[in-house]
Amino acid sequence: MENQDKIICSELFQKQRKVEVVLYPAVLAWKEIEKSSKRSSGTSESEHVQTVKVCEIVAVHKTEDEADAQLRSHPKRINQPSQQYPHAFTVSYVRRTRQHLWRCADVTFHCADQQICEQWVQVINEQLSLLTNRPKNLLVYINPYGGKRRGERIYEQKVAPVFRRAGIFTDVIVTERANHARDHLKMEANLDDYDGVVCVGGDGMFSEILHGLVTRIQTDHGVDQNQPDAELVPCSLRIGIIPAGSTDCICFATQGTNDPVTSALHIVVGDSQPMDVCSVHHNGVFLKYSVSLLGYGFYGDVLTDSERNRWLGPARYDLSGFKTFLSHNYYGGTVSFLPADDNVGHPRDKLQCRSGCRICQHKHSSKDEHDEASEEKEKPAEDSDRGWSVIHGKFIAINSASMSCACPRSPKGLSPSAHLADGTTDLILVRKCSRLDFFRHLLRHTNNDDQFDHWFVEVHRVRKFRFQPWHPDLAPLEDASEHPESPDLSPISSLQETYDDRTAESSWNCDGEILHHTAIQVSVQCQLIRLFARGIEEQQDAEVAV
Ligand SMILES: CCCCCCCCCCCCC/C=C/[C@@H](O)[C@H](CO)NC(=O)CCCCCCCCCCCCCCC
Ligand SMILES: Nc1ncnc2c1ncn2[C@@H]1O[C@H](COP(=O)(O)OP(=O)(O)OP(=O)(O)O)[C@@H](O)[C@H]1O
Ligand SMILES: [Ca+2]
Repeated sequence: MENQDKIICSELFQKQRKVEVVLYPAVLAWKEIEKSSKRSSGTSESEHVQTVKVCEIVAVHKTEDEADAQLRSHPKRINQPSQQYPHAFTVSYVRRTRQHLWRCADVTFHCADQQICEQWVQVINEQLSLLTNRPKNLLVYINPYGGKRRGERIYEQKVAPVFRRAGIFTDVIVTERANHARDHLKMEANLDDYDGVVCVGGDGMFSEILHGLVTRIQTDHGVDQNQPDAELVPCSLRIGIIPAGSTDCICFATQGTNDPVTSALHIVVGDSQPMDVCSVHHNGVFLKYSVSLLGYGFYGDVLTDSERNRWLGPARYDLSGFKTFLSHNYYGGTVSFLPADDNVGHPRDKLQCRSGCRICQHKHSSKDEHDEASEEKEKPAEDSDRGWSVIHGKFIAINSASMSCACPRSPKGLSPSAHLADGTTDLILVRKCSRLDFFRHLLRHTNNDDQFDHWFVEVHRVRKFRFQPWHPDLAPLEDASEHPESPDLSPISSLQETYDDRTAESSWNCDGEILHHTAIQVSVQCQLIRLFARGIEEQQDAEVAV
């Protein structure tokens, strides 16, 4: 074994082939140097170098007694290379397969000398111990009733083995009721014992973890969540999501796939993805946090209806989506919003948020916002509305997407160019239109066409917004801002007969939960939390230059 300038190099055996294995400061590389007689092609060295970044090594361990075991089962194979090289170590590492899927792969190297074998294990472990962003202790919450009720099985069969291999200690809590995880985090859990919290479930379960953690941190720091302008304290613990729900849009939009093993590996390598959180208030009283969709009208009605059919599992959303589509309700109200600065782009600029996103890396200082907020308070009432835009109208849907909300139903999401951590949310207003038009709009969530390219849809990137449903007595008689040539091509007009658009109210779908108030104020808290994720990777970088 050579050890010059921290580069370690040995000739070892892998699958009966002689390989040169090199450990650079951040990369493990190996290449075949002599082909076995069966596969001889006349060359003495293969050019194919395999590489693994050290930060993507899950673990290394001595492969105990492998040679002894082989000897016992195949005594005649005594002359095979693995018998000549009886000591071995196995490196487990992240291998990218298709479509953002990660798998844990193993490579075993054999050698003649026990000391060399042990040295290899030691030096790789030394390099791994320098990776301080890796979690060692995790608190895991499993919702046994999320999605298709497979949470416990998914964790035991697919996730726990990866954590064990990486030497991560876990405390596992299988929830016994709704809000069990939230309340435990809020009041009981000793957060100092952990480097992160893992959520096994869907978006609703994630919402529990989010509320438990954020509320706990604010309480510990004496921050009053009821103050809409309070500067919230970011959470130092990262959250990992093992998808086991119905939509799992937070997992999909931050990893590009809903796969438990991929999630487990992002946790093991200690990824960190900051994320915006919207705080929702009603008349100065805190209601909820949201990280994905705040939807009034269509998505509020879909959720309300789907709650009655929970037993159907994930299919409940399709049934309720279909029913809500047929009802074709629209709702009057006033939306006011504070547009975002120009440096965060526009919802239609087609610049998608990807791993290492430049727009999200730009420091959107919460301090500036705070100072601005306190200045705002001192200004006269009419001045505090400066910069705000106001829109009155009848809407089929009002959606605020703080991230793309990509999910298997809509792989590009509700707002394909929304950013995970830019301090803004994309406010999508879908005005009253015909069923056929709304159908076209929905359909575009599933293909490459621009779902915002309709006369009845507008989209704004905003830092704050408010919604006020029309009070029956105060509702304007005509909606002046509506498109002048907007024929309602609705073929099912009888369904509308009992529907009074001047009194009707929908409800807000807040990350899959119903809000009990319709008049709300929403403010984006830039990068309030961090996930064990890295955003969607642009391309699969299988090979690393060394
Ligand atoms: C023609 C096909 C059009 C398909 C259009 C699909 C658009 C789907 C957009 C999905 C956006 C999900 C946003 C994520 C929200 C989560 O925080 C939340 C909690 O998990 N999930 C839902 O509220 C669950 C929301 C689930 C919504 C499902 C809506 C299904 C609509 C079906 C309309 C059928 C029309 C058929 C007409 C013949
Ligand atoms: N032990 C439990 N019993 C009943 N409900 C629970 C339990 N643990 C958690 N819950 C609640 O179950 C609800 C749904 O869970 P989850 O989000 O995991 O699945 P889902 O609704 O199928 O998926 P999605 O939110 O992705 O659509 C959550 O709101 C959560 O509060
Ligand atoms: Ca955002």
